[in-house]
Amino acid sequence: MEKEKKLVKLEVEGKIAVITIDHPPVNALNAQVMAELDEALDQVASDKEIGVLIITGAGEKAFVAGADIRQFPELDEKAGRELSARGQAIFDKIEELAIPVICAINGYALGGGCELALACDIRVVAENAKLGQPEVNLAVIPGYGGTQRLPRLVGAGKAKQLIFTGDAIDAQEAYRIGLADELVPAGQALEKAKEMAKKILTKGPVAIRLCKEAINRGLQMPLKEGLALEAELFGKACATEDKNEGAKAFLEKRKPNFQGK
Ligand SMILES: C/C=C/C(=O)SCCNC(=O)CCNC(=O)[C@H](O)C(C)(C)COP(=O)(O)OP(=O)(O)OC[C@H]1O[C@@H](n2cnc3c(N)ncnc32)[C@H](O)[C@@H]1OP(=O)(O)O
Repeated sequence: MEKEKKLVKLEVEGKIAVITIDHPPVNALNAQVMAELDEALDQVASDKEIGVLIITGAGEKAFVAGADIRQFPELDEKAGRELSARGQAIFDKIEELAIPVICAINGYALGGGCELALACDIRVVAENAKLGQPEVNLAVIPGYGGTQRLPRLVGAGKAKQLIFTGDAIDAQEAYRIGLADELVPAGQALEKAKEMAKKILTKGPVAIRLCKEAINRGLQMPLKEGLALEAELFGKACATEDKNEGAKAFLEKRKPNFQGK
């Protein structure tokens, strides 16, 4: 029997892992894509050499244009609930990865595609891209975290406007409201994401992981608790040999050589 074509590619270039969703024509998230994405995330999580993950879509038309609508007719309430929970669990893995995850949005990021981007830490968006949560056009709701992560990122009002109208906004508007963190010319999202990844990899690796932990966990806490968490993690950073190397390198006016410990 012919081997099933892989729809999700994982490539590791040094300390940078790149996951590419390649499911023509619009990289829709069907069951195979989600299973392969899940597997790729587990591989990245278990490879301690990887310092940054980039997620992107193949081709210039779409990053990910959403869940595969062709699978919708078979969804009853139980199957719909299970599909949503499964997708949420996979996207949670992205948010809970210890390392930074940069999303290189090369085209349409709609529905589940926008939700995939929301689970990442940083969104680099090409100027031709369009983003949105158009689920209400199909009389469903965002089911892979959009109703939870979008309001936390852009505010409840703008999130409600996007979700209620189903509007796809252009990259400039996404940047204006904080849904896009970097705006780049068409075709340059992956290149910019790699450039950003390389810069992050020159910093203290333990400190980068502690910063992501402090921000992500802190967002779930009242300010006072978040500040206490920050102090605890600052202490952890001070316990590393890299902290001494960082100070020494600065005072000796040379680049630090961090060892990740
Ligand atoms: C829990 C998560 C839920 C969700 O994510 S719900 C789904 C949310 N996403 C959407 O609603 C987006 C639906 N797609 C579109 O709005 C449009 O498409 C685009 C804006 C992405 C592109 O429009 P254009 O350039 O006119 O192309 P085209 O002819 O509409 O699509 C090209 C081919 O791609 C298929 N396709 C597009 N989106 C999906 C999808 N999300 N699931 C499955 N197939 C999709 C079409 O049907 C068509 O296919 P053919 O050429 O065979 O007619």
